[in-house]
Amino acid sequence: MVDDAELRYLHRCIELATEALEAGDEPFGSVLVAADGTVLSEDRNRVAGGDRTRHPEFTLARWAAERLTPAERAAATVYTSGEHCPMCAAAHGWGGLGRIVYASSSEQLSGWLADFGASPPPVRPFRSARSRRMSSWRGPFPGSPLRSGSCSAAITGGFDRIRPHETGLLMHRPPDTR
Ligand SMILES: Nc1nc2[nH]cnc2c(=O)[nH]1
Repeated sequence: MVDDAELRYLHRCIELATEALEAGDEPFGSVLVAADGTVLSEDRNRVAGGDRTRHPEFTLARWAAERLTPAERAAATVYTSGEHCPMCAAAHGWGGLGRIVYASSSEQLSGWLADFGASPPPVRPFRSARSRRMSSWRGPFPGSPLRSGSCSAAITGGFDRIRPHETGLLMHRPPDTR
């Protein structure tokens, strides 16, 4: 089970996800934490401007690649409100980052999107997207911190408020290509 410190990082991820949602972006937030517990960097989803690769996990992988040594990256943990998508899992693996701890799984996300009538993501989540270099990953945590208490606002409540199929902000399919 997740300990108090980890829960604090996950709560921060949910705050960032809420901030993203309020700014018109998708409700995802992530925090990069060093081996000694220092928060190195954090970010939230920023796709509303049109660049759909602006996931926080991708940004953190780039941040780490530019600033940390290979050993620091391997010892670091990415806490995130939602399990990595395949794009971010690849960046995480190529960047040599260590653990991932996520609050909600891709499977949960798919269920919520279906519940809200949103399009599925353009790249299908698949568990094998996780790199061999990730030392471990944990989640989802039933009952905590999502789907219960104040934290649920970011994802379950967030999708409820934003109605993705009306705003068009969440999870587009790519345009048809011939
Ligand atoms: N984990 C995660 N999944 C997503 N699916 C769509 N956007 C995101 C994001 O920013 N993070």
